[in-house]
Amino acid sequence: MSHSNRPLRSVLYLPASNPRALVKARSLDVDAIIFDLEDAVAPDEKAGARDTLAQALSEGGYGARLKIVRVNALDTPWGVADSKAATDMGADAVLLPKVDGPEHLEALAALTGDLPLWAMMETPLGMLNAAAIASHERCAGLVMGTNDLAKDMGTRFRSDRLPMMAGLGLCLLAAKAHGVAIVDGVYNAFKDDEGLKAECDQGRDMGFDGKTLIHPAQIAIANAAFAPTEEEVELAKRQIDAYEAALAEGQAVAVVDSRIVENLHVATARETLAKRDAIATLNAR
Ligand SMILES: CC(C)(COP(=O)(O)OP(=O)(O)OC[C@H]1O[C@@H](n2cnc3c(N)ncnc32)[C@H](O)[C@@H]1OP(=O)(O)O)[C@@H](O)C(=O)NCCC(=O)NCCSC(=O)C[C@H](O)C(=O)O
Ligand SMILES: [Mg+2]
Repeated sequence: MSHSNRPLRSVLYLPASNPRALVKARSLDVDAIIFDLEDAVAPDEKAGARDTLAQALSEGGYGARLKIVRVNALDTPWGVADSKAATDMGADAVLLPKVDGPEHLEALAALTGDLPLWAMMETPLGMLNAAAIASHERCAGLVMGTNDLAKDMGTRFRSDRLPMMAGLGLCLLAAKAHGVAIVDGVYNAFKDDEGLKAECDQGRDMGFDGKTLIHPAQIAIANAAFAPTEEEVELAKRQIDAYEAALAEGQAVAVVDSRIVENLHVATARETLAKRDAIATLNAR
């Protein structure tokens, strides 16, 4: 499954220094795992976490889940060693934190062979340079870092995320313009299912591919929120059928449920069915 069509509904951060979590993740219903060497790992544990992670990945067992390694920034004592090690771990991608511009990805690219690169979007400069970052030839995905962004912007956390909207929007536009994946930031209150669901629904409405998560209890809510609903699938099928019938009669517009259906709506309907199929394929592995 290529980066362009694989499901990314649930993307779980996993502290690479936590052996129990490394085992647990092999049985979790997540689409992707971010094995974290950065903020979830204490400075004294950084080198050991790198070795623990290499061992866990060499043992395998993570199935079809996308395996992303988040390294430390390259201007830290650990970033270069993390990045070189990540290329030998059998990871699917490397994620660089605090990317301010494409030059940060360029520096990472020099250390990571052919591995696809993902960028943490979590600084004010990163927001302003989002299009240039997403256009980097090795960039495969963007991950919103809303905790760091809130810190740098001095914003308060609000349930409507109004202070975040400019940054979220710029990054979404950049990802869509350059055809790379984009996943939303974490919801810190991992026991608040209602709040998580509301934020997942908001992220889905905005066009994110999925949500980053910090705890297994958050997975089912994200998987449901970012998958097409039965109603969406059923409507997509009816739109396609109606449009094809209209075309056969020499018309370019069909009507379904008192709404017009044109070729662009049919393209969205086909994407809905393709996403449903991709999720089914992933679940079958
Ligand atoms: C938040 C936690 C510290 C809670 O951990 P814990 O107390 O162990 O939770 P539980 O006892 O409820 O755990 C139940 C079982 O699930 C496993 N577990 C817990 N978390 C994970 C996980 N993330 N991945 C895999 N497995 C996990 C436990 O080991 C238990 O297993 P078992 O006993 O075998 O049943 C903890 O959840 C945690 O550390 N979460 C991750 C925190 C993290 O990664 N933070 C950094 C990323 S967030 C960020 O930086 C975003 C961005 O950069 C930004 O700026 O916004
Ligand atoms: Mg961060």
